[in-house]
Amino acid sequence: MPKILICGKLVWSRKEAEELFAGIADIIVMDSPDRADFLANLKPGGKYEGIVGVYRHNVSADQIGIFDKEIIDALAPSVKWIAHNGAGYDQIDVAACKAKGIIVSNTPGAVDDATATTALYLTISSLRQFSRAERDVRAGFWKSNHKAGNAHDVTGKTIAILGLGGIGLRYAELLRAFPARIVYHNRGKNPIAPEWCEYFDAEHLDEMLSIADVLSVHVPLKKETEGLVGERLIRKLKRGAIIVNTARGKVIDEEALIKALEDGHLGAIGLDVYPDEPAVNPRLFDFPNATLLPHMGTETCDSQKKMEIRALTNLVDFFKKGKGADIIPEHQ
Ligand SMILES: O=CC(=O)O
Repeated sequence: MPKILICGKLVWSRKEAEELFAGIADIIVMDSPDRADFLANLKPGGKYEGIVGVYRHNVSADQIGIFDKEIIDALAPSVKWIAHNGAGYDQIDVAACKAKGIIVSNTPGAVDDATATTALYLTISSLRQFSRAERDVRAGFWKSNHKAGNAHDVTGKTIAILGLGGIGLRYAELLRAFPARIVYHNRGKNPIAPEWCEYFDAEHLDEMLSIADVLSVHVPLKKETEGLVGERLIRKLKRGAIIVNTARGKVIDEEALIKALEDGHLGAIGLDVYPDEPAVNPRLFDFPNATLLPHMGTETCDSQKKMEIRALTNLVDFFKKGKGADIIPEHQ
């Protein structure tokens, strides 16, 4: 029987995994304490010999590091599919996978609701200054640091979405309820976006930024998006605007962000992600108008179960049908 390797523990769907793979593949759990052990055991005669598919979660990086070229090159030719559990697959060298004929899938839809809700929370907290108020009340202050002039309703605001995929769309739907005006920029118009999501192409990006009260970042981290939200783009926002990021920390130039907070160009920020996680730049702690979360985008049992099952199903479909759903755009 072929083997699949679980890299990063299955927490919510162990029983489902056994059922899904019964009669299809044997499940092996990666238990290497470090990269050297992992690499050694990928070799013929090692305990991971014969694997055809890999389930991967970012937590496996704590033991063996990210799936960079070194790891991809060390995978045996029998490996054909890596089912990543997560929307963002920036910890996998997908070009190296392509060169070896390995297909990578991720778990788009499964993360949409929880991540969009996190962005909504950061948006509300940033506009209303709720996080600052909570920190104050715990420190024994009763509204003494609160200035209504710094707090704003969500209703009627213009929310700009950078990257309107599944998460961006769900965030747009949630905000629409207030209602808020929704504008977005994508490389191309999203064909399934409702007509109330106003599209701004690259030529009109600056115009979109100039009318935004909130800019929420939803683009994946790739070479082309690293530092995309930098000095130039931040300064196109109007004074007092808010930036929210639930995508990846490196999409924003952190120095430019901090400078814009220091000189008051930005009114507030809401961050769930950071360039060098789990480290958080301590300079961010100096800003009372910053709502900071420790990458909580999909930290719910409901979403995590959905994500595990979706990643495993992609792998099962590969065995059964030769192809799973959710193939990443680079491999389509
Ligand atoms: O950050 C979470 C994900 O990529 O799913």
